[in-house]
Amino acid sequence: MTGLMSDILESAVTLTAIEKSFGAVRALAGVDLLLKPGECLGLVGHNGAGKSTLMHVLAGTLKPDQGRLVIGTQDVSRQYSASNASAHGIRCVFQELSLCPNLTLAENVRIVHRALKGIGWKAKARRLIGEKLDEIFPGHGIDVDQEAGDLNIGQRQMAEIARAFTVTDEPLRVVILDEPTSSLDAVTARQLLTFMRQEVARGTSTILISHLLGDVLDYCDRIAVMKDGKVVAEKEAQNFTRHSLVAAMGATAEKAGPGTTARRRISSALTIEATPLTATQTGKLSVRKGEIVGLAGLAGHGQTRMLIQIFDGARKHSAAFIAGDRQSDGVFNLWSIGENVTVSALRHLRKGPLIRPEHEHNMARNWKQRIGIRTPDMNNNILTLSGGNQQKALFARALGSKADIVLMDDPMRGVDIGTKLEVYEMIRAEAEAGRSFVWYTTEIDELKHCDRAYIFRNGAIVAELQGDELSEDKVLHASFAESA
Ligand SMILES: Nc1ncnc2c1ncn2[C@@H]1O[C@H](COP(=O)(O)OP(=O)(O)OP(=O)(O)O)[C@@H](O)[C@H]1O
Repeated sequence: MTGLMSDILESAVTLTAIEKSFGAVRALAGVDLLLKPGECLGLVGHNGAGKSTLMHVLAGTLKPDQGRLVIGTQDVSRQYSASNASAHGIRCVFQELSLCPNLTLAENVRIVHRALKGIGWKAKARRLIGEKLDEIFPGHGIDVDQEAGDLNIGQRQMAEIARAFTVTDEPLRVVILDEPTSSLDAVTARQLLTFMRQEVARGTSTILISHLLGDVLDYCDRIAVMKDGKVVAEKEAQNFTRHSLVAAMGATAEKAGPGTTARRRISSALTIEATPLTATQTGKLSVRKGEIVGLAGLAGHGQTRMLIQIFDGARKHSAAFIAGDRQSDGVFNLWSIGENVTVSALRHLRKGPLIRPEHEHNMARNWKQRIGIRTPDMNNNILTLSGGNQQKALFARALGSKADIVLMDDPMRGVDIGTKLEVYEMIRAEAEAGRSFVWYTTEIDELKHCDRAYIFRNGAIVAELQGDELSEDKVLHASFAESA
């Protein structure tokens, strides 16, 4: 028996020599990847490395230009589609969430389970999603009769994950989780990862794509690293370290080292003072000129509302907003990458009443280089970018504006480790130059880049922690405290 044959017999899925190009962009340049039954495979790589494209091929939503796809022992390369994938038990939760906003969660479940029909389908669908949410995310507080569009991004992510694990008549063989924890707080993320291990122990294979390398190292059995459309390293998770993973991804080790936590001198001038409008017993938020202030606590406890309140109350053009929920609040889908970057700076790019196109192009080109947006042409539509690269464009838009206050709503969703570290440095430099930042993050680790942080619970500010107190323990402790 050949090596390839024995691999196929032992695997849940085998992808061989997969190629895919989008015009001039070679997204997949001959990828070989094997997934075993009952294993969790970590898939990591820089923004634009090709991870999501490869997963779309496996999910049947993209047809590769070349290559072979075998599920179990069946070669499905010739005829494969999203419904074939589903019949083979392949499910996916992509970064750009796909629930229909005007349908309830139960109705969204019906879309993927055609077996739910006849009288009583709705009650079955409600039960199916409700029980799965309870199993994965105990205490989730999501009403399955709510329309998906009324949920916040973290709740939508939870619902979409739960839906991927529901079973009716089709088997459950492989679940692809593309950045599944990007909008979840630390507690909810841990619930998911723990459930994922239980599911793997029951024989389901999972693929976990994440830029949180600690999670990949701790929760995956094997890790494959992609770089520029290829798998460049693949081995048991225990044989990688954080350092060797980062090196395989192509980021330099120094770049990926811990961020600087040195304290800075901050002016005493107040830029913002605000009290959450919806809470009665609450602390007050203040931000000084040049200060980086974090908002933390469990997801959905009023942090985004606070940012919007500050934005609404700010003087025109004095505040810029970076949305984490880029699909709903961030990117202009019909516009080019360049237009998405320059839109907030247009009034500074004009001469008289007219915008000077060469200034606009220069600004877009500068930011492409500065923040490393991976595209052959900034005139391409924004949706041609990978998820992390779209997020970089939103950073460029806010940092390229002249706003004194930058409000960031969990802005690092899907951004790779090398870029994150560069952006942290940019934020720090801008703060030193006098800009103020208010930064909601679901990644507790990220708070170390803040001078102070406010902890939110039930819409109120329940604690304020100084830079040297911003440890996971203290933040979680304060997140569960009842009042200040
Ligand atoms: N529909 C498309 N049209 C044009 N180019 C595309 C399209 N989809 C993906 N690409 C390009 O293919 C490359 C790989 O993108 P992909 O989304 O697979 O990367 P990724 O590794 O998932 O990145 P991220 O970590 O940012 O999610 C990128 O250069 C991206 O711009």
